[in-house]
Amino acid sequence: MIINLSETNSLVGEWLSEIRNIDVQQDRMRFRRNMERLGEVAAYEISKTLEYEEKEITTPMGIANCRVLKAQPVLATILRAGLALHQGLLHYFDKADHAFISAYRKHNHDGSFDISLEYVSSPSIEGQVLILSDPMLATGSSLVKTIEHLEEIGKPTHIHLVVAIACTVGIEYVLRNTKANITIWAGDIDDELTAKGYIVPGLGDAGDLAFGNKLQQ
Ligand SMILES: O=P(O)(O)OC[C@H]1O[C@H](OP(=O)(O)OP(=O)(O)O)[C@H](O)[C@@H]1O
Ligand SMILES: O=c1cc[nH]c(=O)[nH]1
Repeated sequence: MIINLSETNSLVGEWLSEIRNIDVQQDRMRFRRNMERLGEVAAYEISKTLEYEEKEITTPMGIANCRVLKAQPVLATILRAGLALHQGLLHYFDKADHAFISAYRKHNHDGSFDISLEYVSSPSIEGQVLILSDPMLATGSSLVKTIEHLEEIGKPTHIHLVVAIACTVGIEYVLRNTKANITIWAGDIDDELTAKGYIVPGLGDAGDLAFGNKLQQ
C-alpha cells in the first residue's frame, strides 16, 4: 500500500513547501525540524494501523479502561539523512527499540554509483512491526539493500517505510524487489529522476541540507 500524505489537506503540505524551497531549506534547523514534524505525523498515522489491548489503569480517582499498544514497533533509519525523520518518529514511539544502518552512494568513475552498506546495529526484528525511515526514496536501491540486510537478522510482520519524498520509479523498484509486507508513507511523490539519481523537483540533497556538505566518496 502507498499513502501520499500530500493528497489530503494538512500541515504536511506547509512543511514540505519549506523543505523543498531553495530560499527556506538553507535554514538547517528549520529543515531538520520540518523533517521531524513529518516523522511525528507519520508516527501518529501509523499508530492507527497497529494492534491495541485494553488495560486497567489506576487513576487517583478510580480505574480507567485504556487502550494501549500490544507491542512496540522497532524504529530503524538510514544514516545519516534519516536522523531527523527518525527523531520525529521517536518522539511518539518513545518506548521503541532502534536499528541504525549506514548506507551511502559510492560513486564510480563513469558517474554510476553502488550502495555501500557498512554499519548495521539492530535489535531483534523477528515477528515485529518495523518502521524504517529515510527522507528520500530515489532509485530505491538504499532501501532495498537495507531491507535485504535487516531480513537476514529477522522477518518483521510488516514494514512501514516513511519517506519525505518518493519517486515513482523508486517505489516500483522497492515493491518489485522486496517480498516483505510493506506500506509506504510518503510526504509527497514526484515523477522524475535524473540520470544521477536525484528526484525532480525533489528537494536537493537531504543529508547535506540537514548536516552540511560531505566530501564525495
Ligand atoms: O533511493 P536511493 O537512490 O538509494 O537514494 C536515496 C538515498 O540517498 C540519500 O542518502 P545519501 O546517499 O545522500 O547519504 P547521506 O545520508 O550521507 O547524505 C537518502 O537519505 C537515501 O538513503
Ligand atoms: O534527490 C535525492 C536523491 C537521493 N538523495 C537525496 O538526498 N536527494
